[in-house]
Amino acid sequence: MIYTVTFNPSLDYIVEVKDFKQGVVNRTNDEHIFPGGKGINVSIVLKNLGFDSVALGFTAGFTGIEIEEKVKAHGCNTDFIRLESGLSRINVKLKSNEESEINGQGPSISKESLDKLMVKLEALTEEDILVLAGSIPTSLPEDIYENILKRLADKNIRVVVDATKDLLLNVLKYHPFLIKPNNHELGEMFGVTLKTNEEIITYAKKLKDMGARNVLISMAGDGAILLTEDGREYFSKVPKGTVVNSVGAGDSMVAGFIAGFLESNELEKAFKMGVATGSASAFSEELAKKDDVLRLLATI
Ligand SMILES: Nc1ncnc2c1ncn2[C@@H]1O[C@H](COP(=O)(O)OP(=O)(O)OP(=O)(O)O)[C@@H](O)[C@H]1O
Ligand SMILES: O=P(O)(O)OC[C@@]1(O)O[C@H](CO)[C@@H](O)[C@@H]1O
Repeated sequence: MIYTVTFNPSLDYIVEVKDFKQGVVNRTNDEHIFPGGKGINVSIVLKNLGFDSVALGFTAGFTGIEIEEKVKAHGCNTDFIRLESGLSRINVKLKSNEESEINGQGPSISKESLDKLMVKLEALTEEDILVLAGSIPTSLPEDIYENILKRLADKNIRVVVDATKDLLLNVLKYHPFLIKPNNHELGEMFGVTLKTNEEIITYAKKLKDMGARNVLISMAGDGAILLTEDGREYFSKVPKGTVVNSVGAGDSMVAGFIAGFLESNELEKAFKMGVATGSASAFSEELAKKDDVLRLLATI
C-alpha cells in the first residue's frame, strides 16, 4: 500500500481577483475550495491514476472535518489523527496579475498525537511506499522527518520525501527512494542561485552524494531533470499548454512518478509519467485526471 503523510493539511481557498489592489476592498471573479496539503494532493492524484493509498496526518476543528470529507469524496482512504484543539489551516491562493499564496501555520500537535502516528507508521513493511510531503506545524521540531526515517530505517520501506531545506537535507542519510525539490528549493538548500541545467545537475548530484537514491528536480515550465541511482541523467521538456492552476503541480508530479514506476518498474517511464501528470494538473483547475495525463504523456 502507498501511505501519504500530511502533517499540516489545509483547505486551499483559491480566489481569482482581476487587478488585485492592496489596501482596498477587492471582489473575486472566481473562487474554489479544495482539500490541500502536499501528501493529500499526492493521494488524490494517485486515486485519479487508479492507485489506492491511505492519507495519514493530523486534522483539527471544523476545517479538519471538511478536509477529511473532501478527501474521501475523491475516493481516497483516510486515517487521520484528530487533534484535541485548534483548526486545520486555510491556505489562500490569490490569482491576479501574479500568483500569491498565504499558507497558515496549522494547529499544535501534541506528543501523544505524534506517538499515534508513529504507531501507524511502524506497522508498514517493505511492500509499502511512504510519502512524506509538505511543511510541518511550528509546534513540531525540525528533525521530525529525520526521526521518522530513523525509526523506520531497518524496514526497507521505499520513502518519497517532498520537503524543503533542512527538513529534506536531514533525511538524505536514510536513503529515500525519491526526493523532489524544485530548482529554486535546490539552490536555497546550498545558498546559491542556479541558472543553467548544468548548475542544477551539479547540485542535484550533491543530494545524491548525501544519500538520496533518485533525485527529481522540477523546474516549472522549464522542464525537469532526473538523476537515477544507477547514474543515469534525464532531462525532459514539459508539454505546451496554458497554466490554469499550478497549485499542486509538484505533488502531482510525485504521484505520477510513483504511479509510473509501479506500472513499469522503470525510472525513465516513471519520470515521463511524473512530468505529464504535473503538467496535466498545471493545465486544469483541479488536480490531474488520467485521460489528460495519458494525452500529455504521448507528447513527451
Ligand atoms: N508552466 C508550466 N508548463 C507546463 N508544465 C508545468 C508548468 N508549471 C508546472 N508544470 C508541471 O508541474 C511540474 C511541477 O512544477 P513545479 O516545478 O512548479 O513544482 P513545485 O514548485 O513543486 O510546484 P507546487 O509547489 O506549485 O506544487 C513540472 O515539472 C511540470 O510537469
Ligand atoms: O505549507 P506547505 O505544507 O509547504 O504547502 C502547503 C500547500 O501550499 O502545498 C500544496 C501544493 O503543493 C497546497 O495544497 C497547500 O496549500
